[in-house]
Amino acid sequence: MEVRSGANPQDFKNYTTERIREDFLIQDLFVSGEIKLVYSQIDRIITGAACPVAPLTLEAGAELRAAYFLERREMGIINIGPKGTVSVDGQPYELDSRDGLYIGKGAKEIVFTSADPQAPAKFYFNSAPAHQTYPTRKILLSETAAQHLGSLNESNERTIHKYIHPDGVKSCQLVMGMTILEPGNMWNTMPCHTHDRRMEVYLYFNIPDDAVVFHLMGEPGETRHVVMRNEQAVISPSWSIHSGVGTKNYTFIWGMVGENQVFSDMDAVPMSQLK
Ligand SMILES: O=C[C@H](O)[C@@H](O)CC(=O)C(=O)O
Ligand SMILES: [Zn+2]
Repeated sequence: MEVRSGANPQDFKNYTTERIREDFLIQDLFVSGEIKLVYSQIDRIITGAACPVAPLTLEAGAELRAAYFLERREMGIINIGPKGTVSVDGQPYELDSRDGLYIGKGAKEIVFTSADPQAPAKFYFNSAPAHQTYPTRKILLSETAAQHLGSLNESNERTIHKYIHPDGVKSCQLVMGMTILEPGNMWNTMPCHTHDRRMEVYLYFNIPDDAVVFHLMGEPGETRHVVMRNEQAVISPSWSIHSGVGTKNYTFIWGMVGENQVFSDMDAVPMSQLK
């Protein structure tokens, strides 16, 4: 798997577009017939995807020095493609498009399959170190905690669906969900925020081929943008804002890792502070 190191905001000020993309942007996640994994040393989150044509088994890889992937980890999965199944130690969980799955520490064998190999499922996942086991649970989109935010007037009317969080399906540190923008709304997370106690990864999808999302990152007074295309992810350190505006409608999955799981543990950035 690819390993990426952390980042210091003082250094980040001097990064070129190329360096920002190398360090934070995750491209080519969904490749038919493959599992892709990117290990970030920022809170040791692993961002990955599985696109099975034939069944794919998740391996720990040399980087984890573990007998199996979830020996000391937990993970959350959301399927953004056609129907597929994730088998956890032989127990099958069928995931329709937008269904999620939490898998607790200690599950040994994780196998991904697609219902129709001609139309592979697209399993997106985040994994974090874990020191306790929480029960493995399937999460239907309809069962997520939904929070409606924003307005058409501010171009940010959207619904935040919390899949894995302290008031729902529980985990050691991973918090994960999906935000769906209403048609005609282009902004997510603006006004924006930071959260010193956790980092975040965004996966942008449902972006038409001729559209892009300008993802914003950096300290509030030192922002940069990352031009994102469909099904790409971006790593956001805890000192960074994370926000975006699309040239067309899109959806995104967010995953957070760190020591405070409370969603409202965030520092709102006044619009006047942004530079
Ligand atoms: O800390 C919370 C995360 O940044 C996201 O949940 C924000 C989000 O989905 C949104 O505002 O649209
Ligand atoms: Zn956030």
